[in-house]
Amino acid sequence: MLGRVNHIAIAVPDLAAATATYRDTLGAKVSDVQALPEHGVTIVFVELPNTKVELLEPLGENSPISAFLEKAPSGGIHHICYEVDDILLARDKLVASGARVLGDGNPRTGAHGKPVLFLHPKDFFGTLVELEEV
Ligand SMILES: CC[C@H](C(=O)O)C(=O)SCCNC(=O)CCNC(=O)[C@H](O)C(C)(C)COP(=O)(O)OP(=O)(O)OC[C@H]1O[C@@H](n2cnc3c(N)ncnc32)[C@H](O)[C@@H]1OP(=O)(O)O
Ligand SMILES: [Co+2]
Repeated sequence: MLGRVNHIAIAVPDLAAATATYRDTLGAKVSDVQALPEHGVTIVFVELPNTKVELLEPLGENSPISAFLEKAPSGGIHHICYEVDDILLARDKLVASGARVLGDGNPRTGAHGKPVLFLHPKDFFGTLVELEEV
């Protein structure tokens, strides 16, 4: 079912500072800032030769990453995103096996304009999983 790792996401308290660290200290190529109010986050992608790192900062009062940052105020790895060919097929197999799809269970449009879903971290060894159809 799983394809490539599309990105690894890190929740950060200060997106500008994290972007500067990746760009200036680590010498990485970084994207423009993208506000995603429908997802409650502002993001920057760090573009690496083999994958991407998604830097996430809370946006708005009901951000899904606020509680995470309260527990880890200096930031931390928040989720891993795997590519799938058919997100509805993947979802239906996962639901049949007992995994919990977050939200209303329907894919939403993610940062790359592609359908995404999130799977409960308690069902995947303490790691929040994002699936992105490619
Ligand atoms: C889609 C746009 C963009 C893209 O790439 O295209 C993004 O990636 S946006 C990313 C932000 N969006 C999301 O994260 C959406 C899915 N997330 C959620 O629905 C919530 O964040 C959820 C349900 C994972 C956690 O909700 P909440 O913070 O309210 O915490 P809970 O008390 O419900 O947590 C239950 C339990 O899970 C542990 N937890 C929470 N978040 C994580 C995490 N990221 N990784 C590992 N574990 C996590 C939390 O500590 C609780 O554990 P407990 O033992 O009960 O304390
Ligand atoms: Co993501």
